[in-house]
Amino acid sequence: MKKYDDILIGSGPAAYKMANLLAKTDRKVLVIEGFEYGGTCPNYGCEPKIFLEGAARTVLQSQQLLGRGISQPAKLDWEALMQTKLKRFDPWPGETRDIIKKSYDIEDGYASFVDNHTITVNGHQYRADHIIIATGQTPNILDIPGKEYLYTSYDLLSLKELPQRITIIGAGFVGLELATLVAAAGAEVTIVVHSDRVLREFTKAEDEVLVNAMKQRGIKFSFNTDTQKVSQRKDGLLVITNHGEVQADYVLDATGRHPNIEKLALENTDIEYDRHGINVDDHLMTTVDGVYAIGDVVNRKQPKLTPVAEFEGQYLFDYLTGKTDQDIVYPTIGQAAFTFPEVARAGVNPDDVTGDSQYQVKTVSLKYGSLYAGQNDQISTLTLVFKDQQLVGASEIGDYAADDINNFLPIIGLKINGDEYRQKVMAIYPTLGDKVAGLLP
Ligand SMILES: Cc1cc2nc3c(=O)[nH]c(=O)nc-3n(C[C@H](O)[C@H](O)[C@H](O)COP(=O)(O)OP(=O)(O)OC[C@H]3O[C@@H](n4cnc5c(N)ncnc54)[C@H](O)[C@@H]3O)c2cc1C
Ligand SMILES: NC(=O)c1ccc[n+]([C@@H]2O[C@H](COP(=O)([O-])OP(=O)(O)OC[C@H]3O[C@@H](n4cnc5c(N)ncnc54)[C@H](O)[C@@H]3O)[C@@H](O)[C@H]2O)c1
Repeated sequence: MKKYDDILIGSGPAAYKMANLLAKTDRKVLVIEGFEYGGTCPNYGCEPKIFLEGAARTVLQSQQLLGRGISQPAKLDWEALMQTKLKRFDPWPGETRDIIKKSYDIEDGYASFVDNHTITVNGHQYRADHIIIATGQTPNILDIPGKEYLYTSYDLLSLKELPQRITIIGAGFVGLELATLVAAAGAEVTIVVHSDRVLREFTKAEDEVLVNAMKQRGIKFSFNTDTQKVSQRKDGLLVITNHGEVQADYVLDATGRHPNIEKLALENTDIEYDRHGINVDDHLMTTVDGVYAIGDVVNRKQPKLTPVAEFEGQYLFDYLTGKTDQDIVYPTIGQAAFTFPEVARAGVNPDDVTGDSQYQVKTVSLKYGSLYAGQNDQISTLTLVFKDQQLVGASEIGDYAADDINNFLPIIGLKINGDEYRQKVMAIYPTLGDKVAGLLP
């Protein structure tokens, strides 16, 4: 049996970050990947999503300016856009594999545990001082009759022809971002939501504004609706719910993601886990000595995002190479849904402190500024949360909410007060950054 210093299971952002850092050491490393090297984010997640969103945003902004200097709004050619996307992204897994292979041994296949400290893949068995599980998450598929007709974000992000009628089940990040995209390209979109609201990570008021904006563009929502069955008809698919039927040519299951643990055969080990992921301590070690977990597969309260996965990769490298013996402490994490308008936030959620006199909440409409008026952005609204004069939370709905909220992250994370900020920072004018100084007490 071959022995390594470190075995990385998975090659997504969490493992890739660690692999890059380990490449600067003389440790013997094995990387095991069962699917596309690079994992979700670059191949079938954030990166292709934001690439496609570029064209969608141009279309939506030009529509927003119709009659205000724009006479002919842009039109999205899905097939042409997808060709450019495939040309850019198709080589990535192969290129990532080549990069990893330059420094390490690799195995193309799904790893599973034989016992607490032994891994098997492709009939080979391996042991290591440290085994790092970085297997991420995978989309849920509803267990309903007709589930064979359900597609996932993986499929949609490579769809060569745009179906005319698309039904999306679920209104979280994936459901709303992909609805924005395909609707901008001209598809008729219906979103079936099993609860009474969307997203939930943001404020209720922001969620409502987003839903109204999407409805105004013709996207239909069916709230408090359970999908019971999908069946095939001569003229397409029929999505059967407890509140009637929806005709569709394509049905996207966007009902969430679950940790990739089935293939790991954790039942052969003492590693504890549940449906949210693998349990780890404050050093990211599982319940088995020497076995660690990082990235989306971890059971934790922080959101499952690429920067969080990379942060854990960096922390574990520092911990295992003796650079730190401290517990992991997560920074202030920014989060956004790349819908149109965008919603973004960091720190304390204003909804969580409603009525709590320790906090002061300030809401500012941004539409009067020339920057936003120039886009005919009637929606942009910023909400700031203060405690003892210190900014502790920021959230925004608007065309550029994600970038706008990035302005507030250092102020919240580094606990900078208004005077310190104004003394040390002069932002570019006219941008939201320039408004920050005036918004801080
Ligand atoms: C559509 C979509 C859009 C997203 N957009 C954003 C965004 O805008 N911003 C953001 O921050 N995050 C976004 N995310 C989330 C982001 O992609 C993940 O947080 C990130 O990829 C997690 O990295 P990871 O390394 O933990 O897991 P992954 O990237 O999922 O990588 C895990 C890898 O492990 C492999 N694997 C699984 N089981 C095994 C096994 N047994 N043996 C070997 N290999 C195995 C998988 O094949 C995969 O390649 C998005 C996700 C999706 C689906
Ligand atoms: N912009 C971003 O940063 C971004 C984008 C996409 C994904 N992500 C990451 O991926 C994670 C997963 O995103 P997601 O959209 O897949 O999940 P999600 O948890 O955000 O949304 C799932 C949706 O499905 C619904 N749902 C759950 N079970 C259902 C059922 N049985 N029937 C009908 N509806 C059901 C939920 O109510 C929710 O609306 C996110 O939490 C985030 O961490 C991030």
